[in-house]
Amino acid sequence: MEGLNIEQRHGKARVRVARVWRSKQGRHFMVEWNVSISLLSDCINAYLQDDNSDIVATDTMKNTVYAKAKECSDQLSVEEFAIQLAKHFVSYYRQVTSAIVNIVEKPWERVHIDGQPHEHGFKLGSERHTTEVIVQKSGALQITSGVEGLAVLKTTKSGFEGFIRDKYTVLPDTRERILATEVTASWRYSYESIFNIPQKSLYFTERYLDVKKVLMDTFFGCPKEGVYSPSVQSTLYQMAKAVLSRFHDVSSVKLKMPNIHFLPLNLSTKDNIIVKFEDDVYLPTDEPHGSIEASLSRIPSKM
Ligand SMILES: O=c1[nH]c(=O)c2[nH]c(=O)[nH]c2[nH]1
Repeated sequence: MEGLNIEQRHGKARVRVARVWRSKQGRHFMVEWNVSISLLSDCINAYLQDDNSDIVATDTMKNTVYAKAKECSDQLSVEEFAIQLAKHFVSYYRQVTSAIVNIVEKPWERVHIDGQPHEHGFKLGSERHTTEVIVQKSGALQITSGVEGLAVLKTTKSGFEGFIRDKYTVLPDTRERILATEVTASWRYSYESIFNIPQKSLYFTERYLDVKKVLMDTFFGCPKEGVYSPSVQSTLYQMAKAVLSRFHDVSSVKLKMPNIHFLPLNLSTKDNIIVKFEDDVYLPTDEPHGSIEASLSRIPSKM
């Protein structure tokens, strides 16, 4: 039929792979990755003509994950692995113009027994390191890293006041509440070509840990005094701004910070107060929650 436009991509989602590296001294290092691949490729005849001769089978994509994991003889960051995979698809197949690789790393952490790091023992942590890498045939690169599931809470130094009051408003102004959220952050690096990424081993892993630390330091403030949060919005902005001012190879940051409510708990009967809230007993909730998100990027200089 005439007058139709088609945009298409195909890939394999949620390919799980684990890789172990063993040092000569007997220490083991391991990662577990959940890999999703999406290819932009010239295989239009599969859609229009029942001709699969230009299709990279998604089963082959899955096997490629295992083969590339095997090839990585040295430990590497999740970002580097994503770049290697994406590079393979755009360089190996004439048909593939662009490869998009998303990976979530499972937070296995080395255990400490009696204060000693264990050589080959790991336990599951909480927040997850994520990445999205897009590589074009030309070598053009987009690289975004992130963290998801970073649950943080502080029991004071948070309030919310001065908001719009109307006939439906019941929420009182407060300068004393629990602030809890589960941060999903992603930050885009300014590297725009596969030929100019940092060569330092585990560079992006180190960056991930540093960005996470800046996010948390800003959320909590210093250990003794903390820092007052007038709203989730303000704290989110401070966190994103701190990342951009600290890391010059980060060009934008996106933060999602649901406001997870801990409700003041009061219980009373007609003639008896059973529990009177005095900033002590709360009702923790999952839903509904506030949903607050923003992106912050540098305004390109006119020079
Ligand atoms: O930090 C907050 N931001 C809001 O937008 C909001 N809305 C609300 O009911 N409580 C809060 N808290």
